[in-house]
Amino acid sequence: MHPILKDIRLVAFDLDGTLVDSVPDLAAAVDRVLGELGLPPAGEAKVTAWVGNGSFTLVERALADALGESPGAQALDAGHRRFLYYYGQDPGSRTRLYPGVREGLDDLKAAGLLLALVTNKPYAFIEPIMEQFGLERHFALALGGDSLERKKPDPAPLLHVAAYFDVPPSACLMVGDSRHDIAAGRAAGFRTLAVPYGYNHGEPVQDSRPDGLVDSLAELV
Ligand SMILES: O=C(O)COP(=O)(O)O
Ligand SMILES: [Mg+2]
Repeated sequence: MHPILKDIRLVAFDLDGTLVDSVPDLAAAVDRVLGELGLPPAGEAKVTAWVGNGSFTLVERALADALGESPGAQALDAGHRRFLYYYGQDPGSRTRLYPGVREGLDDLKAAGLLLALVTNKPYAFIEPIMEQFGLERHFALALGGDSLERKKPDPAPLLHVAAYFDVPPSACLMVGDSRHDIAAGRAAGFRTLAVPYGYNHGEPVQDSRPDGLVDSLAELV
């Protein structure tokens, strides 16, 4: 067992940038929205820096970048709806599990730990993506960015998961790729573990001072 797991009973995972490299499909949907508006595509590099605060903020950042000014409320709302439509049509064909994810999840589950998913991605996309990798059964509970009033970096979804399973936050670990995961975990009283290979607005996630860092989830057990 990795030392960060000592006395831990529940592990909450971020999804985008932690379990799956989902930017190719996110960028494809963003670029279809932009194309429909006659705007140039953003491409994967920009989208990588914009992921992390949920789909609405992703579309807001994409429209602001393409227009050179913040989009009006109506244009933003319409753009977001179109994004949900396009992403929903194809949320996973270019999405890949990161190396070590399957081994890490299998081992943690076999070790008897409770596993949960806490992502800022809209809830509707969690199941199709996890099913495509046969991982939907690994998680006892999944929350999306639209499941509760507040999302990461707010601690609310993490506190919800801990309370749901009646596990004290001090016996919970948050694993993520971005400062929002580390901030939410810390605010919830969880231990925090970062992976350096995901999306963190172009900055090293180590700057958020997680309690631990692993290059691959296979290092956990
Ligand atoms: O959809 C996003 O913006 C990020 O999702 P995540 O919380 O799984 O990284
Ligand atoms: Mg993430």
